[in-house]
Amino acid sequence: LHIAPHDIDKLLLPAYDYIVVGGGVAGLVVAHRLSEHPDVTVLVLEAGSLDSSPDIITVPGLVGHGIVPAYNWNLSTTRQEFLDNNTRYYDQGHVVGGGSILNGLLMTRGAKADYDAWQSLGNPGWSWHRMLHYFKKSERFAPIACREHVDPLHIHPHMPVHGTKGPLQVGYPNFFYNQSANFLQGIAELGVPILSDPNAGVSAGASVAPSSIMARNQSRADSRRAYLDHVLHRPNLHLASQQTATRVLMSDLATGGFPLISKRLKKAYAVEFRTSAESPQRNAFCNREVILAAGAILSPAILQVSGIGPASVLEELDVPIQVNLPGVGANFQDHAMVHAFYNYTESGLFSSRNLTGAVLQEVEEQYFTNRTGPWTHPLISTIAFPHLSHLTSMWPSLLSNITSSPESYLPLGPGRHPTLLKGYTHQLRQLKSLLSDSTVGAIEIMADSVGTLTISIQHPLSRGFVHALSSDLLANGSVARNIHLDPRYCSHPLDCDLILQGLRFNSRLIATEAMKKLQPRPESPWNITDENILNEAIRSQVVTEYHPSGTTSMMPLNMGGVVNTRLTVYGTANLRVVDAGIIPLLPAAHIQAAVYAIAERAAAMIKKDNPSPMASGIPGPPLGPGIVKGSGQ
Ligand SMILES: Cc1cc2nc3c(=O)[nH]c(=O)nc-3n(C[C@H](O)[C@H](O)[C@H](O)COP(=O)(O)OP(=O)(O)OC[C@H]3O[C@@H](n4cnc5c(N)ncnc54)[C@H](O)[C@@H]3O)c2cc1C
Repeated sequence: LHIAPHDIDKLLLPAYDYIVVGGGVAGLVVAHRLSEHPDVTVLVLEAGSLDSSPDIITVPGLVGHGIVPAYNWNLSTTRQEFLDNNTRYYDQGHVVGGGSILNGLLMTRGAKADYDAWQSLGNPGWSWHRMLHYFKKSERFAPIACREHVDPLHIHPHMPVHGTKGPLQVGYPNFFYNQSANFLQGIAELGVPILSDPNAGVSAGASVAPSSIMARNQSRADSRRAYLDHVLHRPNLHLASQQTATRVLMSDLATGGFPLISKRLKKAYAVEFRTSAESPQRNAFCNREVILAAGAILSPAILQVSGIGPASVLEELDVPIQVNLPGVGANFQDHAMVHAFYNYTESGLFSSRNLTGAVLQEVEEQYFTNRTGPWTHPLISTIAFPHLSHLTSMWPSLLSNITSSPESYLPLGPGRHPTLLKGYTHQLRQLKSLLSDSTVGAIEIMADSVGTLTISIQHPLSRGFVHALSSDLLANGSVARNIHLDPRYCSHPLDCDLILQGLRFNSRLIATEAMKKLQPRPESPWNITDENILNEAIRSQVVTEYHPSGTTSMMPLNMGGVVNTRLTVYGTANLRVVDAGIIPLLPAAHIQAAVYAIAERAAAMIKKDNPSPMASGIPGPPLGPGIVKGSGQ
């Protein structure tokens, strides 16, 4: 059942078994799976609306043509002091389906070693082997339909690692630009292997990656269409859209009459929400669990305003401390990215630049009539994840010092809590081992059809943070105003050094026989070899690859973790986080595949931990003073 804002008082139940905060990638997976049991009631609170299926969302060829403002949180970062001291826009999905409605459709998993590193960070059972089951569970993989591309583009998926029965369709476009083959051949000339399947456990190499597109109609596959639309008729699944959760209400378990669980644990019994800054506040009550899936930026902010976070941050917010948890909002990681442009000038070349006027009309018609042609192709499908050794023969020296003085790279204040330092120290050891591993990519190069070779680092050493700025996330009319987001890009200098190595690799790449045929003409400053100029250019042009993570990390408590291996927030009995924030260390990949898999696994755990469906309506603990009763009561 979809509950629009005007129906909220009429349709909201007195209580739900599960309340999922955020209907993005992770939230919709979990809501779908939990509501499979008809006796269990599930409410999803989503701040955004249902999209109206505009072409700009559904047509792969329109990826990169802009984002509907209403579907964007319109966040930005603080001034980036280790770059050029300017802020950066930070697009995030504010819409049912979250990031999967805006994203670039790339489906990559990273290397086996990336996930085995999660296990090594104190998370037994979270290895590649265990993740593989959930990668497959989420996926309905379709091999490429246009056989003529198979051999030239080396598209030979290893079917045993793919799922064919999951909800999310994953496949290939019906059209490729010829430049993809030049890129793969050029990369091979430089000794980087071509991977027939980038999702089989080895990421170091180049490939045509699959996309989250529906093979049959060649349109975007997202979490709404994969996990929600066809189950929204379930009477036990309620989606309340345009409702922003502003707080999770917590009580002491002991007062809730649950004597079997430790007294010290906190129990989430309701979620406070409202439609807009001006509208009345309501509570949704929960019998079993509150599941945060608001993404790696907003889930930690919700925890903080609910009293779970670093004590000094909560004091600043004037929020009573429920659980002093230093890791909430810390350990922020992202793939820092630079778009470098090498303009392909070969006169007969067909690229997305040709899609104007009559050609565009023809392409549109071709797409809507036959689901073929350039509009089936997303902005990017051809990518490479070179290993460090492909970038420089001096690579061991780049890594020689990365585990020394970890404290100097963490943010001052609560970000240097001893547990966070311990966690970061362990992470640096893992990062050194990952960057040395020949199966793991150090950077990514994304090739479009016109000559952009975008570089991003894949194993960032820099750590940023997210803090709420007001105890009311809707204060001053907009959540974006109440979020302090500091990625601290290149606060560890190796991150920008690796981007520089990537740019040098690009210069060699465009000089290969295969790439020379495209007649690349690098635009300034990418044609300049002077290191100082390039370093300055990097620092002015680093942007996000939209992979925020780590802010509610799954790690041991004494290593700055926020959730345990069952994704339950430390110090609480029934509050989980299931989104990209739990990723303790970014894989060398675009991360939606990992988020779908994490959420599938989270749902399986929640079901297992709550074996017998409880009748809805069992009251939670007594309401505390000053708490507004939900209008649907
Ligand atoms: C522009 C862009 C391009 C990307 N490209 C790719 C790509 O090509 N390949 C890839 O693998 N990944 C890509 N990603 C990343 C990928 O989409 C994300 O990693 C993924 O969406 C994260 O899932 P999530 O569930 O953690 O968060 P989200 O999908 O962001 O979901 C969070 C949801 O919670 C809602 N929410 C937040 N706060 C509240 C609140 N207080 N109350 C109620 N609801 C709330 C949000 O509106 C949102 O719907 C891209 C992301 C973006 C933004």
